[in-house]
Amino acid sequence: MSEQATNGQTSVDEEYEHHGGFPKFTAATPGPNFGPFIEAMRTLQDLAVSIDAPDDVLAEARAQAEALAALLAPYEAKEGEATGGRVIGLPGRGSLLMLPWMIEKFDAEGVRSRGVFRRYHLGGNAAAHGGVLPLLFDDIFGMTVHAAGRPISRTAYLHINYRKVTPLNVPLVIEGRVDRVEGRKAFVSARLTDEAGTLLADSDALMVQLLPGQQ
Ligand SMILES: CCCCCCCC/C=C\CCCCCCCC(=O)SCCNC(=O)CCNC(=O)[C@H](O)C(C)(C)COP(=O)(O)OP(=O)(O)OC[C@H]1O[C@@H](n2cnc3c(N)ncnc32)[C@H](O)[C@@H]1OP(=O)(O)O
Repeated sequence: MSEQATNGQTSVDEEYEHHGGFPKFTAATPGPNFGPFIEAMRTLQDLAVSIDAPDDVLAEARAQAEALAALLAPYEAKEGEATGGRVIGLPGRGSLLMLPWMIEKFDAEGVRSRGVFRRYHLGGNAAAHGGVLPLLFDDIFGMTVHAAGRPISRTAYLHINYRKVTPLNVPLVIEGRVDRVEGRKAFVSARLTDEAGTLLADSDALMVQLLPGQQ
């Protein structure tokens, strides 16, 4: 986290400490099995939404899933301490909730990320579910204000234009930036394109810096 002063009085670290108990996020460096474990979990998610399996296979899958949950349950950690979401070098920063995309650029000028929507993200007729795109945009906006050195902010609104059907399993690119700042308000925008530059969706959002005590 940057120590850079944001308004001449308060550092970003101080903002984190005083705003609603947000944990201070630092990068995690898990062992070599964490990335492959998350990828295996993503494959399971793809299969869980796409299989048509007989019940005896489901009984075995259920037993194995319950055994896996029992293995992992003792290691549950609180927000800011769990590994997922804090591994910059992994798709989706190692969080299963996030799209499995890789950050390519992360600075005050903006954030760029690249990846695919998978079977798990299917909406209808081979296209990504319309509800998954706001997750991608909201995450890029969170990273964009973070990379711009802004204090912890929350999304006040997020507007999306769905310009073209977003395909599964095709490499796509999203780029976000801060357009302008008015006090606590950062107006941000982002574009989702394919690798040829065809616009699939664009979004603009308002990220409001939290006041002391706000959650
Ligand atoms: C080193 C490795 C570590 C790895 C990590 C690296 C990357 C880290 C990345 C990320 C870090 C995590 C960051 C998380 C971020 C996630 C973002 C989200 O998804 S947040 C969840 C969804 N959003 C909510 O739940 C908000 C719910 N709403 C609220 O809490 C409030 O409404 C809030 C705070 C947004 C504003 O409320 P008020 O009471 O503080 O302030 P008021 O006066 O209402 O608004 C302030 C200004 O904004 C305008 N405003 C507010 N809402 C507006 C709206 N919907 N439309 C237009 N203007 C609005 C108002 O008109 C006002 O403007 P005027 O100052 O008068 O000019």
